[in-house]
Amino acid sequence: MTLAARLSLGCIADDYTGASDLANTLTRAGLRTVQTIGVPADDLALPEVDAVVVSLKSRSIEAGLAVSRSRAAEAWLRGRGAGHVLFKICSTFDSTDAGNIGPVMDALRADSGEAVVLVTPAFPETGRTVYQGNLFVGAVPLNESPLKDHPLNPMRDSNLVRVLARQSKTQIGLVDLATVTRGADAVRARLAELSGKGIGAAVIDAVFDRDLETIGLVAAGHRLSVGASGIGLGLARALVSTGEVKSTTASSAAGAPVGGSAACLAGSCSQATLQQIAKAEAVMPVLHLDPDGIITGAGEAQRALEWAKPRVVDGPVLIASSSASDQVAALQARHGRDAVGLAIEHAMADIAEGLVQAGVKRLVVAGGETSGAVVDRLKIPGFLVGVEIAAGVPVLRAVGAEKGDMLLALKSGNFGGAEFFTDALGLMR
Ligand SMILES: Nc1ncnc2c1ncn2[C@@H]1O[C@H](COP(=O)(O)OP(=O)(O)OP(=O)(O)O)[C@@H](O)[C@H]1O
Ligand SMILES: O=C(O)[C@@H](O)C(=O)CO
Repeated sequence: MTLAARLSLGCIADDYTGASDLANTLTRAGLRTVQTIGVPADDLALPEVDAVVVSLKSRSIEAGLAVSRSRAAEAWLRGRGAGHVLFKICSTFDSTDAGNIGPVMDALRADSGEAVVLVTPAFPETGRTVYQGNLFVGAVPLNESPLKDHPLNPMRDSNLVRVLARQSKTQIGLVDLATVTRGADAVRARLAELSGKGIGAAVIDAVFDRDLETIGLVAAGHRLSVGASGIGLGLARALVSTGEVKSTTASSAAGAPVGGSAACLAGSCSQATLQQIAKAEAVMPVLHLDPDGIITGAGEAQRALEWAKPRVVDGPVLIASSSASDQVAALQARHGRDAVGLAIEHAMADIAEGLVQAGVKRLVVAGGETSGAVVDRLKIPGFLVGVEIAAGVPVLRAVGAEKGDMLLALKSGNFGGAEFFTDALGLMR
């Protein structure tokens, strides 16, 4: 692997769509960025880069495993000279009280010797803002947003100081918007004050990109931060403005067409994805899987492939497991939350594998866990970032994949406009 003399920024993302969202943001801000799936093998050929985003599938797994995988990624990134590591979490802070943001942050903090860690999931471009430590999704607090019914990580408390305090061993402080507005020195002074009180992490408010630029300038002087693409934007702009990184125009990594057939898979049950599926019905054949059938092992994946194979020859198709929140809850009550999630992810991976064997080379996947299951099954080791389809979702070109050249789009559940599937396919040639 070829890297810049010293990696300027190392990132660990807790899911694959989140990783491509961050890689997209860093690329657009001028950093040469690559997304790897897990810690890359030494023989993976990659271009020279300023930033590496190591994608993990650690958001909804047991906390101890999330910690050990994140620490291995951190060791790899530090070994390549990364002075700053960003732990990329979801902009809707997806994690239950037994969740992994706190434990991973604590472990990385101990490894990096960081006194106080800046934490913010703000990503104003997608409507995620933080005020007085409360996360807003568009106009409503997190606990009133559709995230309250997330299949794996229902979010019922919008106060992130409280949420993180329930997960972390350190005390959690707040850097409020008034302080951020006063600039980088005011933020540094507040952090020194918190650190003097033995507080090890601080949720920091951000409403506009300019707040994230201030935060980025401060964070760049630290070893570790935790947040979503917004703090990535701030860090990238700080690295460019201080001359640490020479800005590069976003590459056309998705450049040469790959041809082949195209398909979309949706495992996300977010309202955005449900609306996108409904829109897709008008323009491509859509198959709705029977989630109960998947769990009871009734050959749903095989049935889906038999349906899809003759159709993909003529044009893109969409296969979706997604259901509305009341049906998700009913299914989980019958079979258990984890069993349902895993069985459907497994079926989606089976379908993706079958589709690729049938000649699909352009694949759009909706949902972070779903994308993780699919990309793992296809054994794709990394991605170069191409054009942006929607905020937080780029076209990705697989590198080092056994199946050869492929384009993918990994859509975070809540991202993209109503026509997302057609928008994506229009840019994936
Ligand atoms: N009909 C369904 N009923 C219950 N669970 C489902 C159903 N369809 C999919 N799932 C499961 O719900 C989970 C959806 O998570 P996923 O991360 O893929 O989407 P998301 O949370 O909307 O996206 P993101 O994490 O990017 O925000 C997966 O574990 C998936 O297997
Ligand atoms: O930050 C986000 O919202 C996304 O990148 C994501 O992580 C969803 O899985």
